[in-house]
Amino acid sequence: MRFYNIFFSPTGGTEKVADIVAKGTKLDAEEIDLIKEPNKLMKVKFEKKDLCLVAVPSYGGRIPSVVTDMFRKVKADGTKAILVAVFGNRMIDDTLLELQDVLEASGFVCIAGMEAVAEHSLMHQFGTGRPDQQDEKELLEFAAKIMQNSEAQRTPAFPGNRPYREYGGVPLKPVANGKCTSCGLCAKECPAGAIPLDNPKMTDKDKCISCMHCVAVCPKKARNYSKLVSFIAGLKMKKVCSSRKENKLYL
Ligand SMILES: Cc1cc2nc3c(=O)[nH]c(=O)nc-3n(C[C@H](O)[C@H](O)[C@H](O)COP(=O)(O)O)c2cc1C
Repeated sequence: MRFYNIFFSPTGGTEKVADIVAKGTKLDAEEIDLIKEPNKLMKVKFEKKDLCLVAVPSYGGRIPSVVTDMFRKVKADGTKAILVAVFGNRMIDDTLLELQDVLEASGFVCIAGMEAVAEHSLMHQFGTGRPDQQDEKELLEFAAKIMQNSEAQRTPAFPGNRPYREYGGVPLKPVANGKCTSCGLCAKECPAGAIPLDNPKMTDKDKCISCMHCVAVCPKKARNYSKLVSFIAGLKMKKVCSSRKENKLYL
């Protein structure tokens, strides 16, 4: 039996949550980082006896579109999956339900899921510093409970609605500033292919999913987005995002 920790984590919050949950299973995990090694997922032969942790951030209450595209190319054989939707202290809306649908279409059986808070990757004033110690304790407990129940084949009722919430993206698209040396790291790692390798100073705003991976990886801090737009969006969201949201387990 193999255990895979599969995560899509442009700015590191989802990876932090996935690592805690993986630790809580007490299994040896093989990591599949969907950004650093986008082709690894397709090369793995997922077998019935295997277990996968699949962790994604919630974007507008949905899963990032590029994750759907990646799983479309996967063929699992009744492989069990634990679903993790990570969110920036607003809410996950249909994220878990959509992830369930995408994984089932690829042959996985979803045996458990959770929603977990991490710092908001666009508006860092929300969910600041999370997952924190309290989150870690809860997530480890969630993982232990899932493992006690890991022989189950039943899919829990995840929150959300079909058709899913409409998501048209956000108007925050990072661009290069004068410090850009065209090293090309952002272009190489952009999960949406929105930065041309031969001209990393450009951003294709139609392709960009605002994941902020380019901002996070740039060694020169040469990519940023409009702080004014972010500030205004933050004011609008303050009411719904300020109080501490809980992590939740679905078994
Ligand atoms: C484009 C975009 C849309 C987002 N939409 C939501 C949302 O609807 N609800 C929410 O609570 N957080 C939302 N967030 C915050 C992320 O879900 C959260 O910060 C997550 O931890 C980011 O994962 P990462 O650190 O692995 O990149 C959004 C973030 C981005 C970049």
